[in-house]
Amino acid sequence: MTTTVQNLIGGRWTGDPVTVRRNPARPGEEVALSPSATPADVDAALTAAQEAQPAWAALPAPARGAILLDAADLLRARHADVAADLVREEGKTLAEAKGEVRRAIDVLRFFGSLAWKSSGEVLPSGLPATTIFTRHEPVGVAALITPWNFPIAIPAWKAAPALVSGNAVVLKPAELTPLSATHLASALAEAGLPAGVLNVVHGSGAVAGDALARDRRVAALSFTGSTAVGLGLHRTLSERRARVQLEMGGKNAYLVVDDADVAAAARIVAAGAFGLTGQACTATSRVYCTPGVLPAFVEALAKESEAFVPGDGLREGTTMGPVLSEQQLDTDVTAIRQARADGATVVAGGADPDGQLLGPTVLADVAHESGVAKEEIFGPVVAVIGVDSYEEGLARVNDSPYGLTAGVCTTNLATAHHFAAHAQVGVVKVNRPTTGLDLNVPFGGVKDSSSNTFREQGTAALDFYTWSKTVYLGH
Ligand SMILES: NC(=O)c1ccc[n+]([C@@H]2O[C@H](COP(=O)([O-])OP(=O)(O)OC[C@H]3O[C@@H](n4cnc5c(N)ncnc54)[C@H](O)[C@@H]3O)[C@@H](O)[C@H]2O)c1
Repeated sequence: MTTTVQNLIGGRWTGDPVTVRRNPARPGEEVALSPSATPADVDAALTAAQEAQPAWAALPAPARGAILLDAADLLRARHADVAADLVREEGKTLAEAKGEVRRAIDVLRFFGSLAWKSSGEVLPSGLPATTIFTRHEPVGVAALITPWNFPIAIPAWKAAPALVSGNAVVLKPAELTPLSATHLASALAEAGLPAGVLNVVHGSGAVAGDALARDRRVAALSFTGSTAVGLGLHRTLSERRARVQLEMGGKNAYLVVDDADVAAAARIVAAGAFGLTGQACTATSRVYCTPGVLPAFVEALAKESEAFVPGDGLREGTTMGPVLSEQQLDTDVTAIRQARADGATVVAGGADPDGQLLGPTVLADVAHESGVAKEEIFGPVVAVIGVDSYEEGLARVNDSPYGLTAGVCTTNLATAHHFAAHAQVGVVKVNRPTTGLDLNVPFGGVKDSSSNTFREQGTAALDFYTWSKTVYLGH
């Protein structure tokens, strides 16, 4: 069944559906037809957003929050259908898709409830008979540009804090996954979000995304996607001193040291590397092992990889979905072939896909300088590399232009604290997979993984969508 989706502009669903999205597990099956927004569509969406924003901001915050809570209830009632659509357009397993939709629901609930919490602070003044307080005011119109790999959770975790803070939003979802974002927008519209407060434009990054980024009415732009695109957006937005938040690529490392529980380490690394088909910005893609655990860890990881059975995400027994696209598959296969040519040993999987299904791949004896040890792949491929000591391992973890997540497997609390203090990343995991984030805590990276400014998620997310104003109140 093909679902037709449209742009949402000023409360109206518009646009001729011209772009076909096919199921990555069944390439013959059409899943969605979506429009290709033009700069004129983007202009109309921004006009609608700008007109709707003052009245939205004037609503009491709890009234704004109530709409998010009602949208969460609507999505909850549609949970199974939304998750199945997500599998069909993006490919992850049904269990993973259900988890992602659940996350979108919980994010709406978290920010909807937060509307009851006062923002700002009351502070003492150096002047007599004076009180100082701060107000957090909406920035105005926020643009959100999102990737395909979490097609409902990422739009939700950007839109919810923007909306609850009193901003109007224009969302441009990834062109490969228009359906999941449409489910989110429909739930918010049906929950009573006034026309124009949330607008959605489908289409290419080069046309619709670029038009959004260049428009001076956009006061803040939040982007998740590749480093190359993010850095270009940074230049465009910074030139006019607009706010920009970037969450970009990663080359997330794990360090397994001699005192680690090897069986647990293999489970943790396999979950982080092969869960979500390795198509997560936080996926584990390189593992450094000290000499006492290296051979046992490689063997245990190869064994753990057998639990990941590639297949159609809607089919029972599938524990790993297909690779998203032929282009992504080509990147994965090329990386594996290159690693082999550089001398790596394939201990599980390999570059032998069946359609868009690629087995979980473990590469051992990987050289530090090999591309597979340095470049982001975004597939179910992990490189295991020997190091002489914890100190060398930590240095290797940090020797990367990326800095999103990193983990250490250890039973020594001092090692855990040392790693937490010295890993140059935004998120550290100790004895937990690099993937998997709680929604109530800040998320973001350092170095080329992030804009290194505002964090997403948790209450920290509100900072990006608000200005702080300081008021001196003489009695
Ligand atoms: N750090 C994180 O939180 C995080 C999360 C998920 C994905 N990612 C990263 O995303 C990448 C994969 O996602 P992708 O392939 O969708 O990334 P991408 O950069 O190709 O696309 C992301 C979004 O940007 C848009 N876009 C592309 N070119 C644009 C332009 N010139 N101007 C404006 N918008 C433009 C796309 O249409 C899409 O909506 C990986 O590199 C991954 O690491 C990061």
